[in-house]
Amino acid sequence: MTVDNSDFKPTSPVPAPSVKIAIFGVGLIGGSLALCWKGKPGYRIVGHSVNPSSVGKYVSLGVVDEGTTSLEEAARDADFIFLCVPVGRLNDYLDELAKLPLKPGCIITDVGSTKASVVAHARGLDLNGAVFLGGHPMAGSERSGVEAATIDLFENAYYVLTPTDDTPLDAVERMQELLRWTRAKVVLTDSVLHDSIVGAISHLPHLIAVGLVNQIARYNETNDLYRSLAAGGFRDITRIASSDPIVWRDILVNNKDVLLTLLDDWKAEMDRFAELLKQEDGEGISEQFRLANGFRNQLPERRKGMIQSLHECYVDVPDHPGIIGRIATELGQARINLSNLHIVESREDVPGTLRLSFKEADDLEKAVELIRGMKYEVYF
Ligand SMILES: NC(=O)C1=CN([C@@H]2O[C@H](COP(=O)(O)OP(=O)(O)OC[C@H]3O[C@@H](n4cnc5c(N)ncnc54)[C@H](O)[C@@H]3O)[C@@H](O)[C@H]2O)C=CC1
Ligand SMILES: O=C(O)C(=O)Cc1ccc(O)cc1
Repeated sequence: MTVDNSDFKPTSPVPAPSVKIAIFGVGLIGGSLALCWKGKPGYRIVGHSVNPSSVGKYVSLGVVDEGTTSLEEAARDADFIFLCVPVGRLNDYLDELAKLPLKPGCIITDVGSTKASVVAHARGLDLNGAVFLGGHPMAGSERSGVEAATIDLFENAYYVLTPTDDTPLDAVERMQELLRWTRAKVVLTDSVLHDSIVGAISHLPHLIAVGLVNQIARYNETNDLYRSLAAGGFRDITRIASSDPIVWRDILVNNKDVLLTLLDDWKAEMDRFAELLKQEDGEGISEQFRLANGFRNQLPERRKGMIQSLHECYVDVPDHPGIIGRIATELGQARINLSNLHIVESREDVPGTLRLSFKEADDLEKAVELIRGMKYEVYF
């Protein structure tokens, strides 16, 4: 079942006052979720981290209303608890929450990239009147940390919920209602099926990307031209190899059984290619490309844009004439589409700061690399 929230226009009447949402782990995903509710009337967002300096950062960045290092304080009276920590920590958090007096009807959910183990673990716990409902937003990026959080991360993406036979329907409905603010499309499925499918379309590609980059990195030790000549295709297929090592360690280990089968199939796929090459079977190779093209062209395109998304960075530049023109020209020559350039501060003898805005995340990424190559400091 899929619920399309892409045309959701949040208007009054506002929800009942002060729905408390506690977010454990305000990183890329936890922070992006927090931003969807932050400042909306009737919602109070509390961020939890074990690290006091992280808590301060969540608040000063304006991602949450309040922060705490106390699990108990964060969970107390919460209507929704979002566990947004690496998959390997989810069960520990559930165990800790099960020891607390939670608000009756509180919905505990997670955003982990694997679902079967956390759903099974929650089923075996007495959550004192709270309900667990597994979740997984199918959107993200290779970036991590609260600094990478954006309000539109989930717009038009799928958001998987994995209720079991025990999950009260009312809890699923309340969660769907809350998730409308993310503008994601909610889809309900079984947790084990989720792990098989997401293993194939997300976890296997991450493994392959990392393996490919490391293979080429080894060749590069003999000749730096490998790195120099690596062009767009290599970048496209390996972007996700830059993902967070701890987050992905946990995902891959957790979905080990599914991945081992997928890797066997992948090796067989590569063996078939090797055979086509040995036979110099050009028609067979072309056919593989035709087949791949056909399926890839059917992939759904995610349209953002209900909320105009801007990807921005800041550049410190010495305050001398011509510098702005030079940066703009270099971006243009590299075919990077700059949608806005704003001088934030420029005084004599004080470095000026430029704010560069891009409609596409990819353009921002390329611009950052180019400008850092020009030896200017870039930050977000
Ligand atoms: N990165 C992505 O694109 C997506 C990730 N996810 C899932 O979301 C969850 C969070 O991932 P991200 O937000 O990408 O990671 P992140 O690294 O941006 O954020 C993780 C958060 O958990 C905290 N954390 C890290 N290790 C911890 C530990 N040992 N104990 C307690 N807190 C810890 C960090 O301080 C941070 O606040 C993971 O379970 C991941 O599988 C789901 C969808 C997409
Ligand atoms: O960056 C990408 O393209 C991703 O694949 C993002 C992603 C990463 C992990 C998930 O569990 C879901 C989505």
